[in-house]
Amino acid sequence: MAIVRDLSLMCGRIITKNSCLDSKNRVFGASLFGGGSRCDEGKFKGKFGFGVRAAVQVGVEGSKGLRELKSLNGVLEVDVVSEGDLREKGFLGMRKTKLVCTIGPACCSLEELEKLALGGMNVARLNMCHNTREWHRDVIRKIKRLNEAKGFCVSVMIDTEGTQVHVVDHGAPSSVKAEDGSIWLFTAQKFDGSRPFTVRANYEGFSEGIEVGDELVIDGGMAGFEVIEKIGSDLRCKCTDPGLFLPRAKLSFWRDGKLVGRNYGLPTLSTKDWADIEFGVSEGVDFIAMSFVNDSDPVRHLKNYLSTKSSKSTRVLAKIESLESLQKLEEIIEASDGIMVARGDLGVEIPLEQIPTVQEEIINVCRKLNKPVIVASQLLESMVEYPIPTRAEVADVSEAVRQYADALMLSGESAIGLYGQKALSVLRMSSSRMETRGREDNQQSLVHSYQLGASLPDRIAEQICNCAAEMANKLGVDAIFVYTKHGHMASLLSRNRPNPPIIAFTTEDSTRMALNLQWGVIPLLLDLSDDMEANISKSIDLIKLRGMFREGDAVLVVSDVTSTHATPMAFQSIQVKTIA
Ligand SMILES: Nc1ncnc2c1ncn2[C@@H]1O[C@H](COP(=O)(O)OP(=O)(O)OP(=O)(O)O)[C@@H](O)[C@H]1O
Ligand SMILES: CC(=O)C(=O)O
Ligand SMILES: [K+]
Ligand SMILES: [Mg+2]
Repeated sequence: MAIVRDLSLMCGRIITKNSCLDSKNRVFGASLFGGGSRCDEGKFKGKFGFGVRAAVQVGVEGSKGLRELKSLNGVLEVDVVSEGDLREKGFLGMRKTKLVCTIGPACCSLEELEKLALGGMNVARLNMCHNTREWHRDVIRKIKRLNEAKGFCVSVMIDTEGTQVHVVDHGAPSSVKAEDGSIWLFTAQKFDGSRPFTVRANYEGFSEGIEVGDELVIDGGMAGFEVIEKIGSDLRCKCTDPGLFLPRAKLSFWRDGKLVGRNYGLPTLSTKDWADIEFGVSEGVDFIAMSFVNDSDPVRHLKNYLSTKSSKSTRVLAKIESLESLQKLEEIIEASDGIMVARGDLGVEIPLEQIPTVQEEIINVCRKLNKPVIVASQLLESMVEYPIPTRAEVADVSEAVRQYADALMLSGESAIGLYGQKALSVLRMSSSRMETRGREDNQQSLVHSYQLGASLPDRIAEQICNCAAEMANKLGVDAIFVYTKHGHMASLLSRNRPNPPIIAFTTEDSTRMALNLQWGVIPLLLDLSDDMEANISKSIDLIKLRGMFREGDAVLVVSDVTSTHATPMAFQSIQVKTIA
């Protein structure tokens, strides 16, 4: 048993006295101190025009009368999957890594979507490369209906087609084999019927800057050709590396071991992409993932456009899938609301052996800059056809979890595969297993050393969250509660990857849906007021009323709220409450 005394924290004296910790370092009893002696109020007032209050409290939550609970004028929206998880496994057993499923013909019925939601899908991804807008609209509406009628909380992401050069026709509905030494014509001209050994590309400028002798690579190495003649904009090529053309196979050109002629000056967002974005906004999607982002300009452009367009904040994710994007990684991450490591196309542009380290680097920069990151493509590729994954695939999933990615994504496994739900359960089990291991080792590498915030309030929020995460681990509390309008405090806590789950209470539906992508955050909807103490007791009472606490659960409560009273005032606190 240990006695906690006179800890000190940032801009405040800690008012904890003689609290007792049990052998697991959990607070089980504490001396009470009501509102407490808040400290340093007004310290920064003159200089920054607002007041800062900070406090750390430890207290025991007594039980309230039922009548009092019923009079709480708040409705707490908890999604059925998190609630089920919590009841079954307790706070600490809740899964931290978020799961994204690509929706395709194999899983677009209401029944299949419901099974994926029950299986832990946090975000549904719609790839605008495929299918019609009517099809996508139907899926989005089904998901929203499920959320409303059955209490799920599944966010929706659209993924733009982007401008990339690929095959639109290779003369067969599925794959075509290219034999060694065979001669093929690559053209952008439309032709009727199918012509043997003729491949149509989707962009007429596909051969600009390409010279005789250049190498044409299909899908990053599925097949290879040498350009032997240029006829206008058409290319005659000889197969030097036999292999397969899949539908929509990607074309890339290489000279002296280097990629040439990528993107051809095409804009990141095509006219079709803008129409898809317009569609997504009108359907109220939560995320737009931008394909083939090469620098931060298109991200900023889209974000500016969205801010004028709708009050609801749609988050913009940049997909890292080109060589250029790696060269401008930090500026792209900084400009966007999150990142997808799109390993499919990335693997076409960089040697495959570089993918694991590049993935780790992207995840680390995202954590440093506090942006959620999804690891995507081929995680369980063999499950498109088979009911169990390869050992190597499970190792790949576990590695992404060990690297602390916020989310993992299924592509063909759920969109067209026979075993989408099984694939989802493999992601669920593998990530839970690795997270438990991470907790046991307490191997959290702290990101404290990198300071994000520039203004004083931002720096205070950041430090509060860093300290709170460290305290939560050291005290062994069961959950962290945070009250957040735009999700910033919740994400600052998540950035630290603390052991307990972060239960984020927010009044904003868009914040709730955005937080679905963040590691370890369980976003709940709740009416919040300016009175922080009232918010805290209301949330605790409502969780208790729902029977979601176990006796003796200890919760670390973090708040950072700017009141809208006549004198704007920021109030920050970290409190520990033990549930009686
Ligand atoms: N809405 C859909 N309709 C039909 N098929 C789909 C749909 N969505 C996905 N698929 C199929 O699932 C496979 C994998 O899907 P996914 O969207 O992840 O492709 P991708 O090529 O990795 O993504 P991107 O085009 O963004 O690089 C696709 O090749 C496609 O055959
Ligand atoms: C997901 C995606 O776009 C890719 O892996 O290329
Ligand atoms: K796409
Ligand atoms: Mg891609």
